[in-house]
Amino acid sequence: MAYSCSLFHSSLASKSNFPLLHHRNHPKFNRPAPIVISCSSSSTFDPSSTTSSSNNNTPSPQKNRRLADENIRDEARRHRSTAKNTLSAKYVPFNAGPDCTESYSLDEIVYRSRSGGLLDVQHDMEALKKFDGAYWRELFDSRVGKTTWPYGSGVWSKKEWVLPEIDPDDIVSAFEGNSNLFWAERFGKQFLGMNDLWVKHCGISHTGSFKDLGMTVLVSQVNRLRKLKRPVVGVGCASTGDTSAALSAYCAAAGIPSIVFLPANKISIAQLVQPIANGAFVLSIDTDFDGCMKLIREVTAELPIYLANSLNSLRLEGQKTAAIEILQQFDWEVPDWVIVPGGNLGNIYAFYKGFKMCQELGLVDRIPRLVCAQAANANPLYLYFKSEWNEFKAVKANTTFASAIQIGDPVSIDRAVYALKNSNGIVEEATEEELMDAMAQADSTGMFICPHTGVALTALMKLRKSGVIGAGDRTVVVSTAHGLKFTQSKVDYHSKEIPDMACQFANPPMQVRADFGSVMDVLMKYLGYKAPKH
Ligand SMILES: Cc1ncc(COP(=O)(O)O)c(C=O)c1O
Ligand SMILES: N[C@@H](CCOP(=O)(O)O)C(=O)O
Repeated sequence: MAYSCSLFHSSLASKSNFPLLHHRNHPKFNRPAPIVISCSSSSTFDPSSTTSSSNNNTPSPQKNRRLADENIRDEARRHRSTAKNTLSAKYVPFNAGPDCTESYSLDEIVYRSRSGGLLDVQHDMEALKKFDGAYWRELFDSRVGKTTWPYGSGVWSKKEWVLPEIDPDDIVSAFEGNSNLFWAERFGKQFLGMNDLWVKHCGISHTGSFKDLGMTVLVSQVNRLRKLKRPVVGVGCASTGDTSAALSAYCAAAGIPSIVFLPANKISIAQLVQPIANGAFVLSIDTDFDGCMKLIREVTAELPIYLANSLNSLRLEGQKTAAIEILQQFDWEVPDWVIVPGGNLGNIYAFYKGFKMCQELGLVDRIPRLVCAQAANANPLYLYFKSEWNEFKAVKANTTFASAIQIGDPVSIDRAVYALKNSNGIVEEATEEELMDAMAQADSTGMFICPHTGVALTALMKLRKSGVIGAGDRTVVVSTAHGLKFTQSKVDYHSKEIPDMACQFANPPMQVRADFGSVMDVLMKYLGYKAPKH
């Protein structure tokens, strides 16, 4: 299907130093009148299609169509720009001052700064600022829902802000992202008196959690490193079940060995079977997540196994695109609140970074207030917040139904504190009963959420009750995993088999004998229906 679109004359491209040469109606540039040619929808605004389109202005509806014997990677290769890419990114120490000169190429294998602190991926913001907010909004919007490699992915549709220098050929993607933003109409109205409540379903994804967003970036970079003959024999992580699922799926897709360290008997069966099925080398270790994390850090320091946990700041570059996507889905209007469940605490910073980049680059004029929600059984950030950021203490994380956030010593604590302080943020917590009730309530209104999303919903309920979040505030709750990964917790709840929990919203199945009379009896009782007297 071809349609007409306007492209600027190629002379603009040759005169400018800009890496993205196709843009229309861009107020920042004074340039020759656009020439109108026909192009396939998939090549609109595709920076890598510059060469083929701008070299030949002959109107031809078929020109940019994929050839019959071409796949989408071949097509992307054919459209690749020969223009010099002027965008770049590098590792820098996290939150370093302006005088800091320490930095590393993304092609180096490095997870920590010289002083042992966290790293961050720093983009060349001056180069990005050569394009205004309207340009970026239009570019990102033009790519949604297409199959153009790699921009059809919600992550890679923002490639210039993620890994600007990677060759599309090296990208390993499942066209992740672009997850639905669900208007929680009934839940909002019935339980909170809200009418502008939204749930960002990051868990409706390739491996069932938001981890896919970060893993496509990390595994793509590993793919590149291996092609550059860097010593990477495999990729490893410690996991509470979602990181390991994403890692093993993306590695399997790329033919890269993956190794996962799992705390024995602490993750769901659905999560456990994912890396097994994807051919990962799975170590079930008799410790908790924090113990696994310590081990993988030690092992990756000794062996050429690339570390895939969010200690590795590459992951957060992918995860931040969920924030950009939320703005995009609201037509670039900024919500008042975004609530994110927190464990190892990379994601809350990723959201902050996504929102902040949109503000700094002029796509929006403010950022939302962030709330990080923790399970009371694994709440080191909550305790730190309650101490008014006085003293951070790692805790021994206790068992929680929100098992993916059973983490007592989060590696990204500094990133989380930074995100919260700079977004006027709040930390809340949820007890086991609160999070399970919230999950059941949400499910009863048509969702099927994971217990971690129950933690986030509990935070919302508490902040609504205290009046911090207003009835009319536009609020987004981030749902981080698919409910189908955590069915055992729902079975336990609805069977009322949880000690010391009332399970007040349980909806257990009714056992009934296989005869018409018995079925009619229970139905009439359920419906409150009395048979008319004759
Ligand atoms: C389902 C789910 N929700 C929330 C989180 C918390 O994310 P983060 O570790 O980035 O805080 C995790 C992992 O930790 C997770 O797997
Ligand atoms: N919930 C995570 C815990 C590890 O987090 P990461 O983001 O640092 O990889 C998991 O699923 O393993």
